[in-house]
Amino acid sequence: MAQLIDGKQLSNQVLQKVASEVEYLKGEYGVVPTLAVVLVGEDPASQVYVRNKVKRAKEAGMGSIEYRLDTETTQGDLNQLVAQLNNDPQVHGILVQLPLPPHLDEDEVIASIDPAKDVDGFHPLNVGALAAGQASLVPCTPQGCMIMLRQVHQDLSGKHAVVVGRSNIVGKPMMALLLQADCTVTMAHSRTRDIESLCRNADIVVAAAGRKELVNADWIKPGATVIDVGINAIEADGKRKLVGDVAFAPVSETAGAISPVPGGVGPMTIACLLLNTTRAARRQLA
Ligand SMILES: NC(=O)C1=CN([C@@H]2O[C@H](COP(=O)(O)OP(=O)(O)OC[C@H]3O[C@@H](n4cnc5c(N)ncnc54)[C@H](OP(=O)(O)O)[C@@H]3O)[C@@H](O)[C@H]2O)C=CC1
Ligand SMILES: Nc1nc(=O)c2c([nH]1)NC[C@@H]1CN(c3ccc(C(=O)N[C@@H](CCC(=O)O)C(=O)O)cc3)C=[N+]21
Repeated sequence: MAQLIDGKQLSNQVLQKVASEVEYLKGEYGVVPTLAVVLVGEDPASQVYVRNKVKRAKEAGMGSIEYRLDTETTQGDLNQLVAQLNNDPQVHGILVQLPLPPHLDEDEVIASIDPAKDVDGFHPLNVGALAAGQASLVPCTPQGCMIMLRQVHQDLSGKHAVVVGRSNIVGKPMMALLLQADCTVTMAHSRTRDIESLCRNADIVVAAAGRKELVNADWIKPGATVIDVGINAIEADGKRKLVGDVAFAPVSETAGAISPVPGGVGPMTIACLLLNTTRAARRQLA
């Protein structure tokens, strides 16, 4: 049976580090690191994430401000709110929950966030810095995945990693971080041919396709490490339940290590978001 990579437990370790950094910034500078989260519309999944973020921020002694705008919000109103948060010295991190309703331009909103407050690491300046190996604010989900991988592998050098999914928020920054850790990286996506045999050659598989239980046991080399980023809501016995992009039960009999859903990448993402917020706050001192 595979080793379980416990994201819940590991995220608590990261959050302890965050809490002590918060203590330091309060004691030494009188600064309370503060995250502003902007949610447009009623997407129920997004509301769960926002709630988790705000809860963990409070536990770490941080400030958090929630802005819930209704679905009809205009681009002008949203831009104005971001501009106000950019100019507010009490706000150190800004997160605009994605996806936005279709009438709003995501790229425009992301580009309008002050790069120093861009705790998602999605601003073009931060994306470029990451690609050049000079990142200061690294996207939270891939950052969390790297911490999980380091639990299993002291040395990632030379490992063959396959990333399934090429989104700007997960797949592409994941590739950049693995490359920086001296992995050999293969990017797979919906047009990739024979994805199974690519994965079967990998020492590490990161599944971020948003397709429930896409990755099965015959995709995985015995002993390989599997990180499951997927969050898919399904109905089972009349109840809502979360499953990942990996068929957990069969794959955990082949893999050497595997992260579960829930309790895997999700809690790590939140912990890294708060870590980024303290980093941003520290850099905004004076
Ligand atoms: N745990 C966490 O903290 C987070 C979890 N997530 C979850 O991770 C998943 C991915 O999110 P995100 O990156 O935003 O998703 P996107 O929908 O933006 O991207 C999905 C990617 O997967 C590829 N893909 C889709 N189907 C297949 C397939 N059958 N075979 C191979 N590749 C495929 C797509 O290819 P193509 O480009 O060709 O269309 C695309 O590149 C979702 O389930 C999301 O909910 C996301 C963020 C954070
Ligand atoms: N600008 C932006 N940044 C994001 O980082 C971002 C986003 N938009 N939009 C949506 C996705 C998704 N995402 C998750 C974060 C935490 C959990 C999480 O905490 N999951 C828990 C369980 C949650 C539950 O039980 O519902 C777990 O997997 O154990 C999940 C998903 C961040 N995203």
